[in-house]
Formats: sequence, C-alpha cells, structure tokens
Amino acid sequence: MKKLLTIAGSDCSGGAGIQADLKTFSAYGVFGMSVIVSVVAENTARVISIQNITPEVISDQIDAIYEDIGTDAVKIGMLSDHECMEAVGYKLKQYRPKHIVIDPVMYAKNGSPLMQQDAVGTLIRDILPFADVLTPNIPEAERITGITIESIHDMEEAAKRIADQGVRHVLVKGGHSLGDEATDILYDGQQMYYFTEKRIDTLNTHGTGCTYSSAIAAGLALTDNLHEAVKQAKAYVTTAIRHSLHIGSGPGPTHHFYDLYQHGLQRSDPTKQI
Ligand SMILES: Nc1ncnc2c1ncn2[C@@H]1O[C@H](COP(=O)(O)OP(=O)(O)OP(=O)(O)O)[C@@H](O)[C@H]1O
Ligand SMILES: Cc1ncc(CO)c(N)n1
Repeated sequence: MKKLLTIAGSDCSGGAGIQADLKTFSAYGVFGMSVIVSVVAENTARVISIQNITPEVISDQIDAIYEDIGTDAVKIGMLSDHECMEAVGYKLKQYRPKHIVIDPVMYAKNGSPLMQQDAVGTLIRDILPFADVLTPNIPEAERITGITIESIHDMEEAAKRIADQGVRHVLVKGGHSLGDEATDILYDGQQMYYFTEKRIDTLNTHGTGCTYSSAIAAGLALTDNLHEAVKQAKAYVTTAIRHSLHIGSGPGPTHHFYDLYQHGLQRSDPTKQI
C-alpha cells in the first residue's frame, strides 16, 4: 500500500485543502495522511478567518509521520506565512522524502488571499528547491516570476524562469486562461510537454489545484514516472470537474466518487503536442 502525505491547510467546506487531498488519495486507492498547517474557516464564497498551527505542532505532526509510518510521496499545499514555511522547510531537509509535489497556493478560487503577501520570497528561497514538481496556476506563476501571462508563450516563459530558480519540473496550469481548452505546460529544464483537455463550461472549480497536485503525488508514488502521473492526474481532475457540484453560492467543489480514478483512466489521452 502506497503511503501519501499532504502538508496543507484545512478547508472546512470540504472542497479544497486537506479535505480534497484526502478524497483524491482515497479515490487512487492509496493510504492518505495529513499534516495540518492552518485551519481555514472558508466556504465556496469567502474566507472568514485563518488560524495557523504553531511551528512546533507542525513539526511534531511531521515527526509523528516519519518516526513511524513514513511516506512514498508528499504533496504540499497552503503555507500561509514565513513561520509555517520555515517549519516545513526544516523538516523536509531533515527527512528528505521521495517525490515532493508543491502547489504554491496563494489565493482561493473566490480570490481570497491564503498566503501572506510578503512571504513569497521565503516560499521561493526555502520551499521551492524541495519540489520535484511545482504546480503554479497562472496568478501564482505571475507572482513568482513578475511577468504577466496572457498566452501559451507567456506560460512557457514563466515555466523557464521558475526552472531557472532551481525547480526541477514546473507545471504551469492553464485553468485561469481563456479559450476552449485547458492546457497545462510541463517543463523539465529542457523540453516543454503539453497536457490539454476541453475546457468544461462550469464555475464550479473550487479545489481543482489541490485535487490535481494530490493526484500527481499519488500517481508518482504508484508509477515513479512524472509524465504518466501528470497524464493520469489530468484525466482525474477533468473528470472531477465534470462531476463538480453546484453547491454553495460561490465556485462549487470538484467531486471525488469512489471509482473516479479508474473512470479517469478510461478517458482519452490528454497529452498533446502543440
Ligand atoms: N473549466 C475547466 N475545464 C477543464 N479543466 C479545467 C477547468 N478549470 C481548471 N481546469 C484544470 O484544472 C487543473 C487545475 O488548474 P487551476 O488553474 O484551476 O488550479 P488552481 O487555480 O490552483 O485551483 P484551486 O486554487 O481552486 O485549487 C488544471 O489541469 C486546469 O487545466
Ligand atoms: C485550505 C485551502 N487550501 C487551498 C485552497 C485553494 O483552492 C483553498 N481554497 N483552501
């Protein structure tokens, strides 16, 4: 049984964060564990408050995992401030887990900030170097690089600049772009690879990024192959968006039914050469 850990924030409304990650792990049939970094009082429409867990308790949770069970892959999501980042970075250095997928969460789908504005430097310096793959959406890639992204070419440029900062694989997600297709670009420092699906006409995309990065982590643990993991995860997240729920007054959540992973695998190949 593959063992997956998510280090992230808790979304009490169940669509994103730790909750989306654990649902994804279950659908993949792997064993899910969680280190909670922040408790976020949020729903589809707004973020009401954020309570960060103390660095000591974040560290204790990570110790609890590694002194006992260990992991086959780790997904890292919301890290809201310098202290959380430093605590997580310190433990990653200590335990050096295999397969680290980092989703550099900065905002919720409804636009609410989830990371302190001035923490981006710490994120780049202390956290990004641990990523085997980093999965920024367009606003996050803009924030990390300082460039404006309006085209596939701009996404490629952002991927290159992030790779130049020492990130091994960068997957710039196109969920926030306009157009008929949702294309994500994977860059390995040498070549670009494209993962494309038809854009689904829905507002219910709360938690898509969390779902995608967790699916990639689970796929890495299962296959040891990043391209295969991204291909399967793209099929998984697309199916989860197709079945997303129109609940709440803001962007509704993706839905993870129990055989979604198998269901996603039967879909056509999302890999496309542009
Ligand atoms: N309407 C859509 N139809 C199809 N695929 C989509 C749609 N919206 C997003 N995606 C895909 O979902 C995945 C997640 O990308 P997205 O850019 O939405 O992440 P995100 O903004 O980090 O999500 P969140 O912050 O809500 O967790 C990507 O593969 C993206 O292409
Ligand atoms: C806790 C948490 N993590 C990530 C996101 C991004 O979707 C969110 N809305 N909430």
